[in-house]
Amino acid sequence: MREVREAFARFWPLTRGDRTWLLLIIGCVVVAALAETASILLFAQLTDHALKAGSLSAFWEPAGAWLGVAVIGAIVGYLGNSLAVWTAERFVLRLRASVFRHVQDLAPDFFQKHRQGDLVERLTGDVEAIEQMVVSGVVGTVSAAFSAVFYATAALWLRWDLALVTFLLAPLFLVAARRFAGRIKTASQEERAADGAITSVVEESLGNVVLTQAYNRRRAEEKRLDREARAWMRASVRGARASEMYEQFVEVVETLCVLAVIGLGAWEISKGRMSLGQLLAFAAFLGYLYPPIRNLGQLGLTLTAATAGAERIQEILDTEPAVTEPAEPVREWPVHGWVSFHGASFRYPGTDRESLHDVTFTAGPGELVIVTGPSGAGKSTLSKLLTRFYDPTAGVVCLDGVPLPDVSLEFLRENVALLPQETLILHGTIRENIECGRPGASRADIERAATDAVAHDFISALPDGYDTEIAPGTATLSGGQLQRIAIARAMLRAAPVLVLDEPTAGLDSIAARRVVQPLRRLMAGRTTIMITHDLSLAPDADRILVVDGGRLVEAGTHDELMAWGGAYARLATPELGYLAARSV
Ligand SMILES: Nc1ncnc2c1ncn2[C@@H]1O[C@H](COP(=O)(O)OP(=O)(O)OP(=O)(O)O)[C@@H](O)[C@H]1O
Repeated sequence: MREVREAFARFWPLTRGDRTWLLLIIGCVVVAALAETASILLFAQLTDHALKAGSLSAFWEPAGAWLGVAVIGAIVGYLGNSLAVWTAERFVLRLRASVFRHVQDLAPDFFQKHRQGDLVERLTGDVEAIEQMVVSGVVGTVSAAFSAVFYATAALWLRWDLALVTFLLAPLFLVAARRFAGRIKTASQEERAADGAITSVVEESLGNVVLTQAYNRRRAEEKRLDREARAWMRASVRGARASEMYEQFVEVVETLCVLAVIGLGAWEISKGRMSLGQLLAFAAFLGYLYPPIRNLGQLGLTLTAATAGAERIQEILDTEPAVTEPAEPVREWPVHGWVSFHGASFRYPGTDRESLHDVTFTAGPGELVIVTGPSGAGKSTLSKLLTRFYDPTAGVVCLDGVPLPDVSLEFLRENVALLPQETLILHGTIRENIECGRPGASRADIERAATDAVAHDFISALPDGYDTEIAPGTATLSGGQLQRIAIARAMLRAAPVLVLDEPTAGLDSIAARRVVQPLRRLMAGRTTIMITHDLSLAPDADRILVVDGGRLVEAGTHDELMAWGGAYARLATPELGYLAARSV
């Protein structure tokens, strides 16, 4: 119960704005319960007066009243239920948006640790489970509680002694619900995790279908899916079994209650203290009294199952973004493009090894600085500090001398454009893909950026031109063409600082040569930090930084570093490295 309370306290504030509606729904629910109670009493009246006396004239009045009450109950019930669904869906909308907003701010390592399928499940199934607890749970509990109280009062009024017998057995429902709650929660938790795992496997396998087919991995993938699907099946069967057991147990308890009432009624009739009509009315009444009590027990189970979802959402909400907005950001200024690292070190969260250690360098406006070094040296990490996906664990990174944590993230990312290693494509038209560099840019600006990126000709040759729909993993365009669209996007952004992470990686030498010209245009007049293994642009660079094992080991121009004959010279002329290795 503590978990339910905690989860409730956490998510209840999201109903702000809908509480008047909730009150209205509860009002409808109470009126509907009252109408039901009235109709039961009218049934008792009908059996006692019309049926027992066998008089048709005594039938009309209670029958008319019963119909009236039923119609009112139906209208109010319809209104209350429609409103409840609407409010519940609004809650889901709001909760999902708030979790999604939070997820979008999380650091890249969060997405490396969590499988996409699992996150999808959390944003869909788990969000809905919380709604079951917070909105439907409240409405359901209030409705069942009011119905139970009204029916119990009516029962006492009809025959207090029979009613007491009925009440004595009612706690059995709640005891049963408590006993089954633990099992249902565990099964529900496992089911949700398995659901996420299935989505992940399907997503990963479909995304990797070329590898699967080329390396005959179909069987292995099928086995992977089978393993997760079986886990899901086991959890789902276990959960269903526990619920079913509860249901059947409740049935037996109900039968016990009815028999006790009939037994006592038979005794009372034999003593002449009760009529058959009264007993029938009471027995019919039991049919009404037990569902709300049973629902209360069932609701307890639903709430417990929902806490499994709540815990999974809380885990996301409790993950702090790696960087936060400054409380008082520095006022925006026309950025010149000075970039400086001052003794910056960095360790990824959850690791104990530094990926960057004590890095210091400066790049001036308009300069091209190439960062190179062996694989895993820390080059991409450097770009993540500069675009502030992470803050250094020691030292500081500055833009125009202002420490990045003092600059608003939006302003920073407007002024430091990133062209990441993998070409990022949005689901949309080519025009929208370029436009996201500067939302609201004119058609002419978009086409100019595409022309500068040497992309205009191939885009115009497409049947739908700039309106061609593309998506991640699209086959419509080649890797080099997609890269040029990404360059056009960066051109449009016109940021004074540009961070290029392996801009020619994954392209063959012809495609790579094709992007060099647009890249040069893109870099003109901007401070460019280019991370690359491809040193064809190195002679043009103002400075080359060589990173190895997270440390800055060499810095200088191409000629200086070649003359120095160190790590850079070995990287630039691999045969030198080979000779050096042989001579050791
Ligand atoms: N999210 C992460 N969590 C933990 N360690 C990481 C993470 N990302 C990178 N690393 C580690 O940090 C080190 C530097 O990685 P980085 O990606 O910066 O290298 P790189 O020089 O860009 O390599 P490449 O040229 O192969 O892209 C590596 O040892 C890598 O394993």
